[in-house]
Amino acid sequence: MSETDESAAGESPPVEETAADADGETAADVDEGASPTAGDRSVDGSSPDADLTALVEDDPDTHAGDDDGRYAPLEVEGLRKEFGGITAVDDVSFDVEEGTLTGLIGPNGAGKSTTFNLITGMLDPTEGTVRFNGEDITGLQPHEIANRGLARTFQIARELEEMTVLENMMLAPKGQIGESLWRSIMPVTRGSVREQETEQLERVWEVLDFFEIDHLADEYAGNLSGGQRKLLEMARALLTDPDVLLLDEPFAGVNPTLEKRLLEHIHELRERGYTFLIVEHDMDLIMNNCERVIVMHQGRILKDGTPAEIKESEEVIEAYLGGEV
Ligand SMILES: Nc1ncnc2c1ncn2[C@@H]1O[C@H](COP(=O)(O)OP(=O)(O)OP(=O)(O)O)[C@@H](O)[C@H]1O
Repeated sequence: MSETDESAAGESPPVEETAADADGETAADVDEGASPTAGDRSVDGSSPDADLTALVEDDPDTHAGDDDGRYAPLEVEGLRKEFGGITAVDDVSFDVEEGTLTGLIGPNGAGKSTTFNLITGMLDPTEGTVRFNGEDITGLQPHEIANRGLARTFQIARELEEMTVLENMMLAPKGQIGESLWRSIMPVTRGSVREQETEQLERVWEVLDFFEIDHLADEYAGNLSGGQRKLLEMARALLTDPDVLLLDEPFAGVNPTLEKRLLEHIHELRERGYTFLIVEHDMDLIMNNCERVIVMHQGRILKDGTPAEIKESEEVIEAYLGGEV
């Protein structure tokens, strides 16, 4: 999948990523107290982790915590996509089991992006179905799919670069403030708009805290480094409190320090019951972090198995050696 967002990182230099950044200390800290909304942050004194955990545990519709790991919220069957005379995706079937990290890899042109776009509603399949939590979601609009709890990361659009991190979070697209979030934070009461905004702000701070980018709240998104952008993209996606998160090259352009942090966050969310499907070029990252790997080649699934099985597969080695790795 081609990566274009990093080129749009803006003229201003990214906020420096240093060891200090991991401790939450950057130039952006200086301005933290100046945020008119920073004071609204404290809610009930509970930690963001506790709040995120509560979201996981309180919503019976999400992250049900099937210990056997056999429930598959996402099922793809017989997907096919033709562009004119080109078959980009051909008879692709797989499922993604709850609470797992599944990697989707393959050489250039294998059909990963197209599959990703078919699942998230950005493209309509020529044939085949996508089911989510038992419902046929084939052909639904992207926001309808997001609202059902199947979220994807979006690259920070150019116009959003001129807004702060906090504004980016508050202005997450409608489809990204999913119904599941509203269900979980306002199950029955219909509070005033102000109350809803307060609830949203609380949730935004929880998620920013979780990703350790709360100290960047007042920083312009355009000033963020590649890794910080990826954290913001994930934070925006998590606002929906999704069941399943589809990550599109989450490690592209990310330095090793933030890559490690990003991985820790993903693993922590996975342990809490969130499910991930990750499209990624970096084979080692996928092999070392996913329990299941799907390898695509020339539009088809070449191999679907554990990292150990993938590593031993002659056909996978052949496909990669023949490709541009
Ligand atoms: N809109 C399109 N029109 C025509 N052909 C397309 C279109 N999108 C993708 N393709 C073709 O479909 C095939 C699969 O492309 P796709 O981008 O899904 O692969 P990929 O595995 O994501 O590749 P990469 O890792 O290089 O981005 C390629 O041959 C590509 O040229």
